Order: sequence, then structure tokens, then C-alpha cells
Amino acid sequence: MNDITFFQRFESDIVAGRKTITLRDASESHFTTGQQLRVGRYEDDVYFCTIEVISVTPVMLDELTQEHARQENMTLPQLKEVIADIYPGLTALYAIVFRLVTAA
Ligand SMILES: CC(=O)Nc1ccn([C@H]2C[C@H](O)[C@@H](CO)O2)c(=O)n1
Repeated sequence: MNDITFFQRFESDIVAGRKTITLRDASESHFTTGQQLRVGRYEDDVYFCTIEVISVTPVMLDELTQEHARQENMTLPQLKEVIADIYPGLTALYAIVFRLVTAA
């Protein structure tokens, strides 16, 4: 059983340590600092790594910075486009900062 999923297209960045943050809606804001999460692919729920939560912080869409984008391994326009696709109309997000613990 996995605790969180990511779209498959982000798997390689996560296991390489290039992506160290994810922006989620309130339904995924309950994770806590120090918690280790089993991570699966959204498309098939196959486990691919374990991450440790560093922090969970509320952030508004218009407060996103180049630093958030760098942590996502994207440009800021790319990140805003991804968020608009996944969460249309949503402005209140949660930044989950994490580190890779183990890859499958
Ligand atoms: C089900 C669901 O919401 N899955 C998600 C949500 C977000 N992500 C990624 C996409 C971006 O890199 C950031 C910003 O939301 O998090 C995801 O992989 N899967």
C-alpha cells in the first residue's frame, strides 16, 4: 500500500534527487515532518521509492517562486501550467518538501 503517488513522468526526477518538492491540495496536506512515505506511480500504483517529509507548508499559487520551480526541476511557467492542469482553479496549495530515502 502506497502513501502518496506521483505521475509516472516525474519518477526519474524523484529517484535521481532532482525533484524534492511537490505541491498538493488540502486532501494531501496531512503528512507530517519526519514521516516516511511509500511512493507509487499514479497510473498503476507500483511502488518506486520511499521519501521522508521535511516540511509541509501552505502556499498560495501567486506566491510560488523560482525556488519552488527549481525544487520541482521545472521553470516557474512550467510549474504553474502543471498545477493548472492537475488542480484547475485551485489557488491554496501545500508545499511538501521531501528527501529520497530509498529507491526500489
Ligand atoms: C493525484 C494527484 O494529484 N497526483 C499528483 C499531484 C501532483 N503531482 C506533482 C506534479 C508536480 O510536479 C507537482 C505539483 O503539483 O506535484 C503528481 O505527480 N501527482
